[in-house]
Amino acid sequence: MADAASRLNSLAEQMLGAPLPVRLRAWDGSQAGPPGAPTLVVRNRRALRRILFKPGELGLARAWVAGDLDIEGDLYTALDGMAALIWERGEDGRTLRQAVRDPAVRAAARELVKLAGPPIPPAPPCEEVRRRRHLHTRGSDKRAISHHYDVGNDFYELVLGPSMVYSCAYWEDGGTLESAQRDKLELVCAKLGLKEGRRLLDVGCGWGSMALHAAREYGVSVVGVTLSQEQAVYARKRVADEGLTDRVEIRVQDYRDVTDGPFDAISSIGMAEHVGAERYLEYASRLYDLLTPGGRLLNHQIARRPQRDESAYNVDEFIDAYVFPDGELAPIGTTVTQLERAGFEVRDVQALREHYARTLRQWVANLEADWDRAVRLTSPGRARVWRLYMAASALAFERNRIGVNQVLAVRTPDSGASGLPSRTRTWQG
Ligand SMILES: C[S@@+](CC[C@H](N)C(=O)[O-])C[C@H]1O[C@@H](n2cnc3c(N)ncnc32)[C@H](O)[C@@H]1O
Repeated sequence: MADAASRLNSLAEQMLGAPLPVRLRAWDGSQAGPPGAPTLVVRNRRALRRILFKPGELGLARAWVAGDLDIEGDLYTALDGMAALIWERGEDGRTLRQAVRDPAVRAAARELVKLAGPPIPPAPPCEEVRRRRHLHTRGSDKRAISHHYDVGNDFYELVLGPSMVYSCAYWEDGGTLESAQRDKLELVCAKLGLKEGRRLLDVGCGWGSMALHAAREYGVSVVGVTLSQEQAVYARKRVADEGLTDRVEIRVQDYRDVTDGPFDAISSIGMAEHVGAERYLEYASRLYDLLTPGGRLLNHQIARRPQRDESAYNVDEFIDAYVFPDGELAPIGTTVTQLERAGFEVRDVQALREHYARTLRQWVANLEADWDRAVRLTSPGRARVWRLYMAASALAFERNRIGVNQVLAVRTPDSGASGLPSRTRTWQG
């Protein structure tokens, strides 16, 4: 009789309607599949049950997080090959969900599960968030943010490096992650036309990098708001260390509770993904109201592609359960429309998709280079979640499934004088 890996390989081929692009290693050490390809390791019966009976994204993610399923070799090649097979129809025209309902497939799957031995103890709990719908109240947003950001500043230092910027960098030719993050902050400051003595609000200030850069390099006064206590403590220390306490104030505050406008400029970098479709107009309107006439907003945000049938859009189950419990992506056209509806004049949209892919690959490399410490600083499950989500996101940017854009918008006064230069080479008004 064929060994476990060969049986699993032919069953997977039957389910997917195409050969597996990865090698397989089963719980008993047997191997099958293309030599030299990355190896999908199926460690036990629990992983097998998830693959065979509930092959959706969440089932696979649970097996991955618990360590029952692993990938050895190049993670990107493996994910890229498998994603295409899992989400697209096989050569026989069936989806994976249709294939697993096939009685012949189910019978073969049951045989294989018996072969994998008796049940093993349940996997350790792995910090999965369940909720019914995106509420985006102040309380639910704070809990969601805490789930993602309050996992230890040391862990984020290891992944993000000394810049502590958690958004897409701007890569000129060559350059390091550090210099690319600095160039991104510089690009934002230039677009906002910052000048000494002006007032900047940085919503979603993270660990304070933008606030520090703007205050240090442009002499502006900055208010930075975040929902994460750990981020605020860290950012305040950086501000004090640089002697900038007279110019930078970091608050643990929801952007909806900022009332001490007006500001000359607002930056929102990697924050609007947390706002949610239902609240987006409210978000845009609040920022509009906080700006002085002629004030500028730079909104830097991940976008998804629009669907032919928007009602069929599903949030990404894995990201939703493990990574960003309340994140919601919108197409760029929707964002621009909502900003316009709030009263803004949208002046410029810059797509930075490839820049985010490169940034994410660098974060994954940082994580992999110091893996054991990353596991110690968080937990094996969380380190595995971060590695998978960042690698899968890099691929999604590379394959143009998602994008990221900087939108420059102005609260143009009734006179129509936007204050922007007619040529945008310098961005200064
Ligand atoms: C991906 S991080 C980006 C941090 C920073 N802008 C950067 O580029 O490094 C998102 C930030 O948005 C903040 N955030 C999310 N929802 C918020 C809200 N409702 N009010 C204030 N900050 C919020 C989070 O606390 C976090 O600091």
